[in-house]
Amino acid sequence: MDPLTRLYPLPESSCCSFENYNLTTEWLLNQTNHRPKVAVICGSGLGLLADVATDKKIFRYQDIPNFPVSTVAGHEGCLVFGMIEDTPCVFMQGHFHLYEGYSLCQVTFPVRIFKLMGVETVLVTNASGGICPDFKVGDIMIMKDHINLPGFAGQHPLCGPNDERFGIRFPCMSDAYSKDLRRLTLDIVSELGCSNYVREGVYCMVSGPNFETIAEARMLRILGCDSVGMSTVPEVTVAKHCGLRVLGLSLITNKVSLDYSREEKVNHEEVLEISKMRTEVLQKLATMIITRCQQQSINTH
Ligand SMILES: O=P(O)(O)O[C@@H]1C[C@H](O)[C@@H](CO)O1
Ligand SMILES: Nc1nc2[nH]cnc2c(=O)[nH]1
Repeated sequence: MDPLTRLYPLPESSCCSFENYNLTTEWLLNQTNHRPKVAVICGSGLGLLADVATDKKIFRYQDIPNFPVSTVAGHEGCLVFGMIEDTPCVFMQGHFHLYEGYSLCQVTFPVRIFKLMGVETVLVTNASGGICPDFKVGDIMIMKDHINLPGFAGQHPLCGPNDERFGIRFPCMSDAYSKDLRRLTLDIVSELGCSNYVREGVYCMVSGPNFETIAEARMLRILGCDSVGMSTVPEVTVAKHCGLRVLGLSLITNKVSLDYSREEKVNHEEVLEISKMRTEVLQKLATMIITRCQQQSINTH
């Protein structure tokens, strides 16, 4: 047994050995001829982003070896392979969260599968609450950066033995979100005439599942967060670690209360309703980003 395995034994049920990543990758590659270059991770209520793909091949998460299953409303739990114009893509209709009881290795499992399949770019989407006072419900925030709040407390997907086959022990995260892809997105947004509801900002991950108290929301504002959600950061961290290019789009589905006199109460149904309202524009945006980023073959990550 190698010394690292002895120091950090993985639980019997863990999916996170290289052999398991390989097994799932090979299983999927044997079931489909698709060889995706772009992966899209669809957040709460955003699974319809996959609807615009053609030549689809769909797998339910429960049928894929080692894959976790979705337990949250608005996360369909399907992996969809398909084409966006000439670009082979794979869509995750729903992703996984710490609050569901999954380990961060399970939450991020699909990202390493994408890497092994030959994916180069990951587009992550999520629903989040707006903290920046200028943000309105329905705004789309291009993620410029993030704060990994669970990571500060040791809930970090890269804790444990580092597998050099994926990436280095101490990865740089100061450029987690590709500048080129953010610029490209801003260009497309202005072409589509939707600059009035697209922003750039900093996303903060909390573990959930409760929404924030007012004191917590005020603290996040002071920390420099523009929006807050319960996902994405682990996937982005693992994607960046293994050299994938990342773009993050966060849909502001509600305004987070910073004021004790505010009567509105956030709930998950409202989150899903706003996601549905913005589906069409997000589909258009995602399609154009995918097509153009492949055409331009931007090389810097
Ligand atoms: O899965 P995402 O981050 O898109 O969804 C957010 C966080 C919770 O899962 C859910 C709360 O309504 O929305
Ligand atoms: N933590 C958190 N996650 C969200 N997801 C969508 N809205 C919110 C919110 O207000 N807070």
